[in-house]
Amino acid sequence: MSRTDPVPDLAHPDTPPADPAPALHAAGVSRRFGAVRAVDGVDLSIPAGQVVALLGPNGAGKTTLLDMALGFSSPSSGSVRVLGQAPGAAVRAGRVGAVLQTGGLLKDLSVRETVAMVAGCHRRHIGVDTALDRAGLRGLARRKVKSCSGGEQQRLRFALALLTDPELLILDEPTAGMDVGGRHGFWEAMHAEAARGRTVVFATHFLPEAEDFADRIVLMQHGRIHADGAPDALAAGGAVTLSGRWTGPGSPDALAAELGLAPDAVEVQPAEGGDRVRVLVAAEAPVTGDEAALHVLSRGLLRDVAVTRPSLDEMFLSLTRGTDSAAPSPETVPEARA
Ligand SMILES: Nc1ncnc2c1ncn2[C@@H]1O[C@H](COP(=O)(O)OP(=O)(O)OP(=O)(O)O)[C@@H](O)[C@H]1O
Repeated sequence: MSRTDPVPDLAHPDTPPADPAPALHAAGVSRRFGAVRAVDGVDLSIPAGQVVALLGPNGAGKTTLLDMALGFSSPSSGSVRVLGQAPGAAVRAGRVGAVLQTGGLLKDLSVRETVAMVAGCHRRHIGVDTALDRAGLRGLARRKVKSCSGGEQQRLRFALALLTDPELLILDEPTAGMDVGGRHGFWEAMHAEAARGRTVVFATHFLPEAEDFADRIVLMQHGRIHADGAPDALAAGGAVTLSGRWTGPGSPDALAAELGLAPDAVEVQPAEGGDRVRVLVAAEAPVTGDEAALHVLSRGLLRDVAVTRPSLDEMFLSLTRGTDSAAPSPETVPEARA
C-alpha cells in the first residue's frame, strides 16, 4: 500500500474509503508585506494527481503563495494545508519536493556528489542513480556544479526534489534560464513524473508552458485568482461579445433585463451600420456567452449574430497589460451566424 492509500476501515469493511486530502488547500489566504497585499484572499483546492500551472505576470503573488505551501512563510490570515498536514510537517516528512528559482548548490561538488550528499540526509530515498536518471542527468553525473549551465543546475534541483519520492512537486519557474531544448527535456521528464501520479504545481510566466503541460491553469493577478480552469475552458469562460442587428422590441438597453441579468452584466454599444449593436456579456455573468447568444437568437432579438470571445492568449495579455477585461480580436474568433 502506498503512503497515499486511505487506511481501510476494518470495523466497517463496506465503508468506502474517504477521499484523500487535497494536495494543496488554501482557504481565505492573504499574505501582506507592509502595505503590499502579495496574496489577497485566495481560496484554492488542488486534488491529488492534478498538474496545475499558477500563471501570472510579475508580482502576481505566485511565489508568495508557493512559499506558504512550502512552509517558508505563514499566511497573515487564512490557512494553508498540504496533503492534509501543516505545510512544514508535510515538507519535513519528505512528502513535498520543490524546485525553486534560487537555492544553494555547492559549486565544487559534482552533480552525483550533490545528489548523494542530499540523499544522505534522508532516511528513505529513491536512490542516487534513479534520481539522476529521472532528471536526465546520468550523462552529467561527473560534471562539477560550477561547470553546469543554468538549465542543468535546474535539472539538478529537480533531481534533488525527486529524491524523497514526494507526492507533491512544487516548481517555481523551473525552466527559467533554459533554452528551448532544455525546456523540452525538462517538461518531458516532468510528464513522466506526473504519469506516476504525482501532483505538480508550477509557477510560470509562459502561457504556452501552462497550456501545454497543465490540466488546470490558475491565473493570478494582484494576489488574487482571476480565472481557474482547464486551459480550454478558461478561454471559453471569458467575456463574450455578441454583435448583430437589433430586431427586438423596444431598446437594446433592455437586453440585460430580457436575459434576467443585472444591468452591469451586459454592456450594449452601438456598432457601425445603423441598427447594429455590440453586446458585451461579462465573464462574471451567470450565463455563458453561448447561452446568451441562444437566447437572443431564439427570441428574435438579434439577427446576423457573430459571437467573439478572447483567446487565452488575449486574456493573459490583457492581464499583463494590467487591465481587467480582454478585448476580443476578430482573427481569433469563432463565429456563429444565424
Ligand atoms: N519579502 C517581501 N517583502 C516585501 N514585498 C514582497 C516580499 N515578497 C514579495 N513581495 C511583494 O509581493 C508581491 C508578489 O510577489 P511574488 O514574488 O509573490 O510575485 P510573483 O507572481 O511570484 O512574481 P514573479 O513572477 O516576478 O516571480 C510583489 O509586489 C512583491 O514585490
